[in-house]
Formats: sequence, C-alpha cells, structure tokens
Amino acid sequence: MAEIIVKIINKSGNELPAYATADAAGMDLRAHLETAVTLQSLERMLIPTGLFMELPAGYEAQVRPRSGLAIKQGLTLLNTPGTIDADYRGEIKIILINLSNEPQTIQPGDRIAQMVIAPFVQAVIEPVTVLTDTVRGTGGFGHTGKS
Ligand SMILES: O=c1ccn([C@H]2C[C@H](O)[C@@H](COP(=O)(O)OP(=O)(O)OP(=O)(O)O)O2)c(=O)[nH]1
Ligand SMILES: [Mg+2]
Repeated sequence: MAEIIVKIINKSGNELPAYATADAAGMDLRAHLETAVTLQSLERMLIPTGLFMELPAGYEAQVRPRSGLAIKQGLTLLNTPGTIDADYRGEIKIILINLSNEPQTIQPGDRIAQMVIAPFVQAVIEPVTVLTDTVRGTGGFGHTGKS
C-alpha cells in the first residue's frame, strides 16, 4: 500500500491518532476537553479534538461513529461521514449526538469517533440538456421492491 503522509499538529495532550490493528481502516479520535461533558437525550454537541491536519491533495478524511458507542450509548455523529477537506487548517471537531433516552457523558480523552483517510476525485461538470437512456431510467427510492 502506498504511504500517505498526513501532517498533524496536536494541541490536545492526548496521544496521536493511530491504527489500533494491522489492517484497521480507521484511527480513533479523542475528545479534547478540560472537564467531562454530558449530552442530554437528543442533544448535539461540537466536541474539539485539539488536532489540526494537512492532508495530501486528492485525499479527504472521513469522520465516522464508533460502533461500540452507537450500540451501547446511542452516541453517533450527526453529519456522518463528516468530511475533512485537504485544504482545511482549522481544528478537527466532532458533531456528536445522543440518540439514546438517557444522558451520556464524555470524559476528557475519550475516543469519540474514528477517522478514515480516503482518496477522492474532483469532477468536471458538463452542463447538458439530455441524458443517456438506461434500463433503470428514473426509477429509484425502492422501485425494485424489497425481496
Ligand atoms: O465533522 C466535521 C466536518 C467538518 N469539519 C471541518 C473540516 C472541513 O473541511 C470543514 C468544512 O466542513 P463541511 O464542508 O462539511 O462544512 P460546511 O458547512 O460546508 O462548511 P464550509 O462552508 O466551511 O465548507 O469543517 C470538521 O472539523 N468536522
Ligand atoms: Mg463545505
């Protein structure tokens, strides 16, 4: 696999993101907090990570929920997958939402999300007035049925 260099400034005091296992796709991101915060049911909150990144051109970072937090605590990312642009130089922040019925508490340094680095393409848009015919045509939104 080609080596992709991602430059990171870490102002959090937490350890740097890292792949936990040999072939992991995601690196966990930790909450950069002074004290614990609690999200009430259905409350959303922007949680800082203290991380600032420089991705190579042609790559994005996707921030995604952790399945353990989702199933055990109903915590997910409101905008999943969040998009971190290669030209963004601000702090990476996580939009957490509590979809459970109980308050959920995040401690400083908790792993609240994971980040996947992925290549992307930028398309050239070509305005036209007619599109090619296909078997699907305009069918969508479940038009092929369920079973
Ligand atoms: O979960 C996220 C999503 C985005 N960002 C940062 C990096 C990204 O490059 C920038 C802009 O994100 P996006 O394009 O999704 O937001 P927008 O509402 O379109 O803002 P903008 O007008 O700044 O592009 O915000 C985060 O830190 N966390
Ligand atoms: Mg945008």
